[in-house]
Amino acid sequence: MSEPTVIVENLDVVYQVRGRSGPGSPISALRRMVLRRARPSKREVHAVKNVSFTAYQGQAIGLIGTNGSGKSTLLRTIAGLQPARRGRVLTRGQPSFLGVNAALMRDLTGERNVVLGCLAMGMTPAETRAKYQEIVDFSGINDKGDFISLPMRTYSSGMAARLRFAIAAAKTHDVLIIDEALTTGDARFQKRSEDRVRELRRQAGTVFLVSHANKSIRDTCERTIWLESGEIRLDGPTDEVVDAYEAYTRKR
Ligand SMILES: Nc1ncnc2c1ncn2[C@@H]1O[C@H](COP(=O)(O)OP(=O)(O)OP(=O)(O)O)[C@@H](O)[C@H]1O
Repeated sequence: MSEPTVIVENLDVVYQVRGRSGPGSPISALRRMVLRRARPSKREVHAVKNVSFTAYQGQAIGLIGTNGSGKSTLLRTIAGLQPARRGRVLTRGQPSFLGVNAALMRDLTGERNVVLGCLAMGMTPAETRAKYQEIVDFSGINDKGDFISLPMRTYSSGMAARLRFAIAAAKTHDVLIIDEALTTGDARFQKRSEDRVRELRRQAGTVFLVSHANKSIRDTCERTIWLESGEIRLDGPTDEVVDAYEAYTRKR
């Protein structure tokens, strides 16, 4: 068995939502009138409930579940961007969250963003120069003209997502977290990014992929975790888990 890269133990993540929401039930309104209490102004959303699993070197793990099931929250907590109420997350190295670590600046050109993105990921200026052309080619941004020298605000959302993925994928990560990025490009870009995910895994990294496109998950990941209402429903080989999830979503 290869080495663990991420260990999640009994994780609970709870959001505090401030402000009143909705009228509430007539019974609770009556109870408040009798007890002379104000409507509670703080609510809690229990987004991740008692989640435990271990990820290993070289695995690509898909994360699926219906809207609001806690996928993004779980990955943000693994990346250290969201505190946990209970439990813990151990990771080898600092996980990279695609789309946050590579936050791009709209008023700068694609070219400047590539350079800044590489430096922000900890690459040296020499490594950045060496990788520059590969990143631009991978992104396909220049396929239809010299777009890389234009400000990012002139890019379509698909182009921006492709550049983000190309920058993030230029580095070898211990743990790379990808939220939907693979599903934004056209078919050719999707194929390239799937190949790159496979390569990252060969270099002993672990890749997490959140997607609503079950095909992307099937094509890229050999293991899948299905979250529902913040809890793990199933964790196992992708085909088994995605088949069960598809049967569940068909019935709903
Ligand atoms: N910043 C926040 N403040 C309060 N509640 C939040 C916040 N972010 C998410 N939630 C709630 O936490 C729960 C899980 O949300 P999350 O975004 O993790 O789900 P998801 O599975 O990634 O959803 P989707 O597939 O729609 O992207 C939902 O009930 C959502 O409303």
